[in-house]
Amino acid sequence: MDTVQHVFKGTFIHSTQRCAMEVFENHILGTNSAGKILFFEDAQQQTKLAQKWAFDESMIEELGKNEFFMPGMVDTHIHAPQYSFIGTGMERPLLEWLEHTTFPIEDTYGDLGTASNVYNSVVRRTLKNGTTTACYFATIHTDASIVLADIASHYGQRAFIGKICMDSNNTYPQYKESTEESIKETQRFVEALNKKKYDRVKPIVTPRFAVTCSEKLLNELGNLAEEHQLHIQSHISESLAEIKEVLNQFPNYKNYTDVYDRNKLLTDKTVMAHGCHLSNEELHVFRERGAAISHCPNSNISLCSGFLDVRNILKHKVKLGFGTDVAGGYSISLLDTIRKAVETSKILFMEKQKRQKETNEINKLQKEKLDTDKVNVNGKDSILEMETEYKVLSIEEAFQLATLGGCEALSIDHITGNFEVGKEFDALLINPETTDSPFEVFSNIPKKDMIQRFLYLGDDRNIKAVYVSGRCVVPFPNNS
Ligand SMILES: Nc1nc2[nH]cnc2c(=O)[nH]1
Ligand SMILES: [Zn+2]
Repeated sequence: MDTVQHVFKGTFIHSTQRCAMEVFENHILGTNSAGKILFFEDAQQQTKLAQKWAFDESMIEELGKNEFFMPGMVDTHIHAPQYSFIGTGMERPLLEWLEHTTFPIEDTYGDLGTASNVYNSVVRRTLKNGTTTACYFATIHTDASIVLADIASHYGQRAFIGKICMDSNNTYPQYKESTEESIKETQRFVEALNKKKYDRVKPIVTPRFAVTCSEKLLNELGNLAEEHQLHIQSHISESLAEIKEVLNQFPNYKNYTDVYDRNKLLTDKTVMAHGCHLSNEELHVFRERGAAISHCPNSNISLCSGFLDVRNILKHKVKLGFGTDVAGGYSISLLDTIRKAVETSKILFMEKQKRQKETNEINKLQKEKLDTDKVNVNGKDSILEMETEYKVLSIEEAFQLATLGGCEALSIDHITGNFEVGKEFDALLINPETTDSPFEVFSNIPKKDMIQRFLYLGDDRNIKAVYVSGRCVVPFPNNS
């Protein structure tokens, strides 16, 4: 029989596919030595559960009155080396920002000391802020990318690590590899990580984006991913200037999505960052392939790239997670991403409302004109089509996307993402009343309001503990 490792009692919140946020008060959850959830039931069942699973009731860890557990958050897109310049240099649009800020710094990561220092900081900082799973871009340097994998594993973070592939760089030519080198080094990287047999750290095939990759490289990487059943990540349709560049570079392809798709890089294990300017036709292809989009609203605004219409992505039933996109995004916290995603959706809502009002007015004038002129020939053609009703992304939906949605995007939702029995316990213990909390909890506040307040106003001071696969990884052990 499974040995019980932890038993927690108190309030739990999580999402399912059908429900954006469920709140369970006075519940009891037990994990086993493999970090999996053994039971999750009403606390009235406590004695029965203690007998069934042979644990002593004195081992139950009881949460404080306003404390609660939520699932760990998932960053589906983050650049580990860019953490060294986070919060600076965002005055330029994407392609110039890459040339002047990003490439020169990433180019220094051949030095393992630099890599080790920054990668230690980014893994610790993300974990402390509740990122239990991170999907990282490293740099083109294989050994430094292996260091990132070692560090993530050391701290117990669930992670995908991508050694970047790029065999073309017109703007900063010293930072690139040859095609052969890129493929050979990716193979070496994948083999090295597989040999380490980490429990929760995996390699991910990472062509940087079509702008810095030849067709041959994309093709070989697609073959490699297929052969070894690997995850894939890249960028797509982030800015209009980038799309123009891709269409110029790949004239024989229908659109940006087609460039990845015809090179086998769009699979049910693919996550593409941004996608702000994807057409509905391209979204259909995403849906058919089971590929996901990582929504990075902070970066989209910071680099003036565009607004992703989340509602349209959800309408097309494309898998969707959240990404901080550090350091295009200036915050490593997914709480910030939650807020920016809701705000972006509200901006789009206001724009659509304005358009709707103007359309209404034009249609009214047009109708009056048709009536007075008594012109009926093709009169209907002059009436503008109204926007369909737009629903703003709710804070509950944003919570769902930051947790379960991220796991779906990375195709690990069968492993973790909520508190269903059998899944691994990746969770955050939230204390809204910590001594230096950035917000107040007045008496008898309803649980749902308190959770919302944490999502809008909370920060790492409220994250009392972080668990990955049942193991407490924050606070950090004394010797790490
Ligand atoms: N935001 C962002 N977009 C990219 N497109 C290609 N590389 C990058 C990058 O490092 N950051
Ligand atoms: Zn990115």
